[in-house]
Amino acid sequence: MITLTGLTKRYGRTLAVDRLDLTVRPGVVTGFLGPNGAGKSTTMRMVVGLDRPTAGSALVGGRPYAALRNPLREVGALLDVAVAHPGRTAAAHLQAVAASNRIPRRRVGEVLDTVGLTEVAGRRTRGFSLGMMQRLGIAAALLGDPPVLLLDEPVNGLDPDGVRWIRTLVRELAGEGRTVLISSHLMSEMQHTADHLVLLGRGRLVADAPLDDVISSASLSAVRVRTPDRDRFAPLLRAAGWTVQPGTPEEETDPDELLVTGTSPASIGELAFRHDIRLHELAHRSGSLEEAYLELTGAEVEYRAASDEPTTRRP
Ligand SMILES: Nc1ncnc2c1ncn2[C@@H]1O[C@H](COP(=O)(O)OP(=O)(O)OP(=O)(O)O)[C@@H](O)[C@H]1O
Repeated sequence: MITLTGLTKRYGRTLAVDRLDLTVRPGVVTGFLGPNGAGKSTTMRMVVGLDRPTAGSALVGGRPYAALRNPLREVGALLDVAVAHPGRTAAAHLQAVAASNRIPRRRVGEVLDTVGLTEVAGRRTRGFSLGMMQRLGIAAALLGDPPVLLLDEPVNGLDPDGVRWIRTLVRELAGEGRTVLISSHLMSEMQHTADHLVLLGRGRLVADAPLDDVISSASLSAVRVRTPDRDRFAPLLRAAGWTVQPGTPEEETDPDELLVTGTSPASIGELAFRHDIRLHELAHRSGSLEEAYLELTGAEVEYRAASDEPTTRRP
């Protein structure tokens, strides 16, 4: 369990994390989402003692990181990919981490196996791909068999197989009763991975709820309409008091498509019938996590763009 109470981090004039109250529970995968610069990495770094809170506290299993006797056995973290010395082999890197944390050597073989790196254990990490480095980082996080895991953007740069692998792994780890906090920008991926979501915006908590609740709480459902009479139909739909948009981004190429919110397929069908509009498709479309996320954090993203603050951070 991770418990954050009034957790705050200020870097000069930037309030990176703003009075965060949060409990991350065991047995479920908690997705940690938020726009660039929302404060996800800073929060994770404070949990593992890499950053000191300006105010408030971050506890792992009820204690601050600095008070943990065997930190790696209490919490494992993947925060930075390139931590292994390029001249060391994967096995040597893990052996060094194990030795300095009084973790038995046999764990090295076990975690290499878990992350699928056994065959390349004797290779220097210099030649490792990003995906292999991610796996090695996760192996290091798992070395102490910790009940709490923090993974910052673990699917970054991974191919679809790697993404699927991470998804399966974190679900297994949570299934074993561990606390798993995983940050990502890939909403669609989180929709398949997380049970619970924590959304941050400008360092503040925007949502802390089960995945299904987050999706259904935002007013997302829409009706997809395909009609060759789009230009005639769109004003009629608007005149009826409904919101009309072009199709969803991936479908924008379809010039016949409209997305209508605030009504039902039946009402749209009736309206079309009354005005001699030809319909080629009329379908209810439930919301996605991506849309819920944008709706909940939209204001935060717009604020950043309007204020022209840099959205990049330390290298
Ligand atoms: N070491 C630092 N010094 C100064 N400012 C920092 C530092 N680390 C983070 N920040 C700032 O704190 C804010 C939160 O950054 P953080 O990296 O925690 O966000 P994030 O949600 O992890 O973003 P991303 O998704 O881009 O990784 C940003 O405004 C960032 O510029």
